[in-house]
Amino acid sequence: MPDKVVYVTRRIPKPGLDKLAERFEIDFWDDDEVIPHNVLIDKMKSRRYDALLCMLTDRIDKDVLDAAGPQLRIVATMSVGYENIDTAECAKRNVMVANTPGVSTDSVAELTVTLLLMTARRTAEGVEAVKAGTWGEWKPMWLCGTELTGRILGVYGLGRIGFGVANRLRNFGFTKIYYCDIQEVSYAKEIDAQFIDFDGLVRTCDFICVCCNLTPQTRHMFNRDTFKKMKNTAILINSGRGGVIDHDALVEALRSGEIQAAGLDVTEPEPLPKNHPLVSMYNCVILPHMGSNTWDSRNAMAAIAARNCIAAVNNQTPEGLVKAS
Ligand SMILES: O=C(O)C(=O)CO
Repeated sequence: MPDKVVYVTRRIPKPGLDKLAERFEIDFWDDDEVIPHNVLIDKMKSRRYDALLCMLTDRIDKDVLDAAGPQLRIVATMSVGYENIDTAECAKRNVMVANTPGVSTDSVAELTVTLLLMTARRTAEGVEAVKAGTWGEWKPMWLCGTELTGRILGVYGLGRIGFGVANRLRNFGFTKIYYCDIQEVSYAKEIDAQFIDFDGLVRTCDFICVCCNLTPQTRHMFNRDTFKKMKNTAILINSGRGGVIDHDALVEALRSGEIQAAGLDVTEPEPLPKNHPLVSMYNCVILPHMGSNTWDSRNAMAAIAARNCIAAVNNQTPEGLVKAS
């Protein structure tokens, strides 16, 4: 009989549950929807859990941690992003924080490329026209988009995913790839990507893919000032986090033609309300945060999150350990 107890805040793929069962008695929120914050707090008070396996939608703050008490060893999120977790409060209590790096790189990179192509070639409008019966005779100037060939690609955040995106897009005929990050990275050489500062990135690039985390430094990096600097023909793609872009400024930039189009797989808030101005704009393609939605990724994410929990209660270093900031 396992002597450790884990709380899982959602139904998760079987590889995760099977792994957890090797070491834990499992309690979980038996639902596909988010556990309400107050219910999570009550759950945490109801038993002394050794591990908490959460989702990116769960706010793990002081109240949750206070409720969990001193037995809690780890908060393991089934996501790469961990801005939902108060890492400083965790550090104060010696609670480890872990994420799921590496296992969703391909799925998110593939989706980012999909979104870029969809946005550049206006495919969502095309599909909509077929469904709505507004597809008429062939017209020389209908739904004309932008080719990638001969253009300049920019990547904001050249981590695993940014690298995966640029690497895939290398074969699409871009003349140059620039990236902007906290510092230069050696592996950029593998894809012939050149470091540039943020100002240079936004002024120079025709396509910009946002692939960074949301941190106080990256929050609203794309704002009114940024859009003024960008080319009128620029296309902005975001598969990082919605909060990197000021959405009110994006609405204005897309309306005024300051930039040409945007493709978003992440928004602020999520879900974006149906009546949000961006939803009805022809030059904004929005996907419902589905970058890692492949069984390959989700099974692997659940399994690594489970392994992180096991490592923590075994006094080992979880593979996805997040350094306290
Ligand atoms: O893993 C993450 O951080 C996600 O956004 C899920 O796709």
